[in-house]
Amino acid sequence: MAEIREVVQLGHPLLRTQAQYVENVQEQRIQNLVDDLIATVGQANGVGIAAPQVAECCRLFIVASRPNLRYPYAPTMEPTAMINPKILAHSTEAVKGWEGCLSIPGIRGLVPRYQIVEVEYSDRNGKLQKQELTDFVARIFQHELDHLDGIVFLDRME
Ligand SMILES: O=C(NO)N[C@@H](Cc1ccccc1)C(=O)O
Ligand SMILES: [Zn+2]
Repeated sequence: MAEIREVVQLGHPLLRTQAQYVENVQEQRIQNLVDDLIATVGQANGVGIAAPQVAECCRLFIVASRPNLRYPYAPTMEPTAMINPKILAHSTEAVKGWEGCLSIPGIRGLVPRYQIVEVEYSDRNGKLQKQELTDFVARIFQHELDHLDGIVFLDRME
């Protein structure tokens, strides 16, 4: 029976390796999903995409604003993965703007959104980020955050 005691007491190296293995697999899955979503939003000529739109139930989306035919005034930014995103504070007034959704093709609508949002999220390297977003990028963030809660822009149209 001594052998069993030894494993439990010393935290057998094999067990630690097992836990690290599982952690590495999960980490690799998230990195692959981030790369896949960035490629997908690029191919769709979109400015944002959320994991639930590809049937991945995790609190993760990409904000990738850049000018395109539908949003010629969109600012250009590096496609950014936002993990466990949240709004910490926002401006009082809401501003209406045109939105569409890659999951609801052919429909656009005027949607009220906060003009300024203070947000927090983890980036793809696990670093906690806190930023103030404004105007169109703030709009994309709110659109994508809604997807994580099963809300689409049609639900917000007055
Ligand atoms: O459907 C998505 N993302 O979920 N993509 C929309 C995002 C979007 C958000 C806000 C304003 C305009 C457009 C797109 O056309 O790229
Ligand atoms: Zn959408």
